[in-house]
Amino acid sequence: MYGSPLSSQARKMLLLGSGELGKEVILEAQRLGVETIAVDRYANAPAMQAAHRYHVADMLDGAAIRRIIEEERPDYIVPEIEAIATETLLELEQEGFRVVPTARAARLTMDREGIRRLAAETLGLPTAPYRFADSLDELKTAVKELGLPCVIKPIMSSSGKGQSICRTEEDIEACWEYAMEGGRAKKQRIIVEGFVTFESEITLLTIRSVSGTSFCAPIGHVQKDGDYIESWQPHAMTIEQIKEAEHIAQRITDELGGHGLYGVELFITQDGVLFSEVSPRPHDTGMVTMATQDLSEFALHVRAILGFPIPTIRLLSPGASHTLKADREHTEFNIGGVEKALALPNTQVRVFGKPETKVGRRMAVALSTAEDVEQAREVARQAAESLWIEYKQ
Ligand SMILES: Nc1ncnc2c1ncn2[C@@H]1O[C@H](COP(=O)(O)OP(=O)(O)OP(=O)(O)O)[C@@H](O)[C@H]1O
Ligand SMILES: NCC(=O)N[C@@H]1O[C@H](COP(=O)([O-])[O-])[C@@H](O)[C@H]1O
Ligand SMILES: [Mg+2]
Repeated sequence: MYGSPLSSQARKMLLLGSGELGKEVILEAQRLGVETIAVDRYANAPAMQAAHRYHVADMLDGAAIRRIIEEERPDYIVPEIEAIATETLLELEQEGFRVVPTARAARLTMDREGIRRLAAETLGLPTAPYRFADSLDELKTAVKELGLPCVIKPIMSSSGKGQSICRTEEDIEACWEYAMEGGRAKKQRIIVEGFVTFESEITLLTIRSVSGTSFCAPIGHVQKDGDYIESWQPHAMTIEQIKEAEHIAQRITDELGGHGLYGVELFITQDGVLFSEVSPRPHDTGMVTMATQDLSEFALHVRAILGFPIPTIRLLSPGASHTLKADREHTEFNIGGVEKALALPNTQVRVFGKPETKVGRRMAVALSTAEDVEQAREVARQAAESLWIEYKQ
């Protein structure tokens, strides 16, 4: 039971991170009459445009985050990005604030080392072989041990930032430099992973709520330079593969606990399913559920957070998503082609409303449903390719 937003009895949700995923979380929370507050490093971020109010702060500045939370006193603190002052979240949780799904889940998944060691070493889940390195020399040793090719990533980064594939010994130094530039924080540690030749990769959306653990149909996706380009649902898998995938997702999410939606990333290989990483929040590849499911991943996250039941999740149709990315840095631009995209059958577009473009920045997504996944992928691709960015001089 709770009052209307902006009243003294309101239920308040505060998002740490205010991108395209958070915008949808805010909209779903508002549908259930929740008061919403968005926080991010820059003004006019997508979720800020939909929230009741917003704050701008450096997300890695614990004192700044604490000041905002003490002022707002939200019922739920909902991390929306990886790189936040998670030490402060752990303290706030100790003091009685509710962190979604838990402060420990946010802490462990912010750092590739925390979650990888937990999954592979504590839980014994199958993963790619890996090493960590703090210097170029340590990286060279790691590459020798793992063999080539291998994948190099800053331990704190997302959407492929700072990630590269090292194919020859001559590449090692450039990969090191690239990782140093691409990480979210100034910490120099990196993870080196053996390159997995997977048949496909999926996100298994896994929800922990008062109704127990629920799984969505697997979402297949294609990534380029470590960032997602297209996704589709359902991804065709054998019963055995689904069982393995759900087993891994259940183990890792049981360990991380709390209530909320998780995106469990898995590689499907000839030798079985491997754990890759997990987001304790809605996943970019899961945007497809806005077209395919009766309850999107955002609606599911909000229901789980608020303690409401999730008796069923229905996949209404096969569908696909395809992204529009910017190719220049600019503050004055227009997004065109929406009318052409929307002329395609069973197609929707989400324009995120980000105030600036950057090279590779995701600006919009096309969502299509069709009789089967192949057709949906084709229509979503056409829709995304109809969209374009006009940069002012
Ligand atoms: N060890 C690996 N072998 C082969 N491909 C890999 C490996 N690690 C990552 N990739 C590829 O790079 C993509 C991005 O990697 P990862 O999910 O670890 O990065 P990320 O920056 O956390 O991305 P996001 O934030 O979008 O989830 C993977 O989805 C996969 O396509
Ligand atoms: N893979 C994670 C992911 O997709 N996260 C989404 O991207 C935003 C950051 O975008 P930006 O870098 O364009 O500001 C985040 O706030 C989140 O919505
Ligand atoms: Mg990933």
